[in-house]
Amino acid sequence: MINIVLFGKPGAGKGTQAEFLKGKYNLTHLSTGDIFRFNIKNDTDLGKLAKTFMDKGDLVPDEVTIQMLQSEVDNNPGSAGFLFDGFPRTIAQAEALDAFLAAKNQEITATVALEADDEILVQRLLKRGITSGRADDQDEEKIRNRYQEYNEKTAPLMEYYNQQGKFHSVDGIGSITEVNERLNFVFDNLK
Ligand SMILES: Nc1ncnc2c1ncn2[C@@H]1O[C@H](COP(=O)(O)OP(=O)(O)O)[C@@H](O)[C@H]1O
Repeated sequence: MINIVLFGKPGAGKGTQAEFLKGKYNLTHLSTGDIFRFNIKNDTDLGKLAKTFMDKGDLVPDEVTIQMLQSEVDNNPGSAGFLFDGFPRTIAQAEALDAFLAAKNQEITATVALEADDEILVQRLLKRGITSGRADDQDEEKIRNRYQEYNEKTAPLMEYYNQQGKFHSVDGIGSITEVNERLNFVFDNLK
């Protein structure tokens, strides 16, 4: 069983690459952003709460996010492994995930980051905003706030996983196929 954290800044291409990786490596793809958006669409209590944070480009509070993620994992008992996309995004989330997996005699196998420059990504997100309908992709100020959240709260996770000897990164700039080949290479060489 392998459990992978797909890591990267907003717009780095995690969702796009996850679509290829989940099939090739038989992983259950859990995207916290997608799960929140599903809840918003269905107007659930969780969706209403998450929306107040997401619309501003702020992170949803840890307590809410961790609980949601854990129930998604529990809802997939037959899974051959998970591909976590957009989670963890804080040290508290990473610690909760490690503890939660350890209680199931499992662990994170590796964290794989898609690297790209902020300026390229901001432009990508603004372009995505034209077609995606995502409120958080349409306003440059909200986008910049997401990068600030990333730099303050999420970037320290690189060191967290590095200390565990689990951090890998690939260049996220290039065609979808090129980036996919780089990721496959890392996945194929995991012990
Ligand atoms: N692990 C998380 N912790 C807190 N908030 C989250 C988490 N995952 C997603 N969110 C919320 O959902 C928003 C969209 O996330 P996501 O779909 O991963 O898009 P992106 O990577 O482009 O920002 C985030 O800006 C945040 O508000």
